[in-house]
Amino acid sequence: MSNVTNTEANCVTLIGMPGAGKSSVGRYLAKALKLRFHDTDDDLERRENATLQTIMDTKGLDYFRALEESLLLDIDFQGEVIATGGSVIYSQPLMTKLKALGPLVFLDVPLLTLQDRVAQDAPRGMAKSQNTSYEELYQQRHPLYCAWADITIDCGDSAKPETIADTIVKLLRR
Ligand SMILES: Nc1ncnc2c1ncn2[C@@H]1O[C@H](COP(=O)(O)OP(=O)(O)O)[C@@H](O)[C@H]1O
Ligand SMILES: O=C(O)C1=C[C@@H](OP(=O)(O)O)[C@@H](O)[C@H](O)C1
Ligand SMILES: [Mg+2]
Repeated sequence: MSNVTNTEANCVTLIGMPGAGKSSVGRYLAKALKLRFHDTDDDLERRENATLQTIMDTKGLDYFRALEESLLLDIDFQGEVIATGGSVIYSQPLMTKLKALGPLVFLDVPLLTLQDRVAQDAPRGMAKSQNTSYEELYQQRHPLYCAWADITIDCGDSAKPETIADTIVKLLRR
């Protein structure tokens, strides 16, 4: 996989809003790049032996964010496609680490599509307070994802996850 990540860690990291397709696209991307697939939400659930929603409901938002940061800062990622949880974007140390592992790929999905997906998938854990809407979360985070991304994928044409993965492979091989 030469010329793809240009880092010793040989990783590609997907970032974006909850519902953007990081976990779905990541599986196809890993297969295409012959890398392992790593969903960081699994690390959190394994560590707490609880679902993300339960962690947030019982221990709160600050606990969840601190856990996500400390746990992921401790992992030695190598040769992996990393599907992050959308809230990693709040941690400067974590984003700095992920960026050093290889390209950060932002899956940029229109707000309306995202809202449809998260409504269908409900209940979906999100690192936000009860009185923050999904739209407010999107407005708050979108500029952060744009600022950190090495590559932004416009996922507005209702492409399937495997098609989006193919697009990413082509861009990485350029
Ligand atoms: N490109 C896509 N087109 C249509 N539905 C998608 C696409 N990507 C993901 N989905 C659906 O949207 C939901 C959220 O996808 P997921 O991969 O869990 O997103 P994330 O990990 O970014 O939160 C799932 O129900 C998934 O099947
Ligand atoms: O963006 C968020 O606030 C979150 C996204 C979730 O992962 P996905 O982005 O894979 O849905 C999960 O990490 C957690 O529930 C918080
Ligand atoms: Mg996910």
